[in-house]
Amino acid sequence: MQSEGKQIKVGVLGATGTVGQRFITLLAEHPWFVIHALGASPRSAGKQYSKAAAWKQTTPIPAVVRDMIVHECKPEHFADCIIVFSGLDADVAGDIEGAFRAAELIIFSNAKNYRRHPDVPLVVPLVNASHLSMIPQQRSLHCPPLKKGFIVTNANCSTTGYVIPLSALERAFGPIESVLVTTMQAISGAGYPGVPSLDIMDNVVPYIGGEEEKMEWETLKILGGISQGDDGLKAFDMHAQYPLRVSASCNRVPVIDGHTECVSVRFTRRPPPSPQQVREALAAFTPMAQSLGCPSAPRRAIVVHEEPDRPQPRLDRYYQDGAGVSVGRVRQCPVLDIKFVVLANNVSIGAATSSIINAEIAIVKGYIPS
Ligand SMILES: NC(=O)C1=CN([C@@H]2O[C@H](COP(=O)(O)OP(=O)(O)OC[C@H]3O[C@@H](n4cnc5c(N)ncnc54)[C@H](OP(=O)(O)O)[C@@H]3O)[C@@H](O)[C@H]2O)C=CC1
Ligand SMILES: N[C@@H](CC(=O)OP(=O)(O)O)C(=O)O
Repeated sequence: MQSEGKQIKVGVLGATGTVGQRFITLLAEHPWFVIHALGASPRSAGKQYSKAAAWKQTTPIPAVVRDMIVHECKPEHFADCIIVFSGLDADVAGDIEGAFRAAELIIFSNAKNYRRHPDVPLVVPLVNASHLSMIPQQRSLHCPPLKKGFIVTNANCSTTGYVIPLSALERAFGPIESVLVTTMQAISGAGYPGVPSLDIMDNVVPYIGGEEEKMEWETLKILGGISQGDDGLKAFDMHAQYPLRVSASCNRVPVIDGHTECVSVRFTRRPPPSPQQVREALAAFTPMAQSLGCPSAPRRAIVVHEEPDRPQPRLDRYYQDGAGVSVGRVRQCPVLDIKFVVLANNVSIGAATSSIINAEIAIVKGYIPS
């Protein structure tokens, strides 16, 4: 489809929010997609996009959306869209995305609501794009069965950042047995207007509601495989064959964009790899999205820094336009095996960029009818 130069009409739900704005910035320049419809809350509906959105991006509002009228998030306003990207608040995403799927629309969502669903792929596009193979089962088990509609979610932004290097390490050295991860999460992760300035300036808040639990179970779904039961049905195996224990500690820090995470891992296989072997495996990591020629995939998924004081959010959050992750301080861990620091742009690869690459992969793999 894309090779014929035809543009695919897409919609954005939650278009006025932090993730929605990143979607718009990326989609306005996209070689395959053209923005056709925008949705947000009833507060924004009926307004021109430029009046409805408190625009916080460093580039101007793209001309293509400036005067577009924002709709309520009802399927009829998006009926002509081949794909709908969602940056909806989780309080409303469950019902709205479910209604869109029932109306045979294709949803790529950032919200947490469907991530645990047994037929919904939870896809970090640089890690487990193969989980898109659950789409036909999701359609067939829907009541009534669907011909076209489905939901694919991407992960929590902190989960996304660290499963990319974990996946590279499992590919090179076999299963990981345990992981300790401590996050330093940017304030943009909480959306707009987000954390009050009096709570976060000159401060660190050692609690982000629900975040640690999400990191601990999402990791298992993403790094696990898909198994097939005697009844012919597929199920995500939650890394069951090689049990993986994860402990996460999540903190909010006064950084605008970019989640930094300190990670320690223990491998199942003994002896474990050396720090130099780990550096080489991370730098060599080539995700499927790259080999498929997806236009939003990073040219290199992971950059490995040798400098002792990298990565840093201010310097590294736009690596590969926010689509890749930066790793540094790879060293021996005296308790587990190896420890390192990873930095990921929470709004890009942690949110909008992941959804867009997921859609690109689904197109190339034939899950989206042309
Ligand atoms: N920020 C991040 O780094 C990440 C966010 N996410 C997830 O992505 C989603 C969006 O997050 P974020 O952009 O930060 O949040 P924001 O709060 O910045 O934006 C929320 C969006 O939802 C819309 N909305 C709110 N209420 C309704 C409603 N009743 N009906 C329809 N639309 C509504 C808002 O519209 P309006 O402006 O009209 O109120 C706005 O467009 C969330 O589910 C979040 O958990 C996931 C990964 C990372
Ligand atoms: N909670 C994350 C962002 C987010 O919205 O995550 P989730 O989509 O898993 O609720 C943060 O604050 O940085």
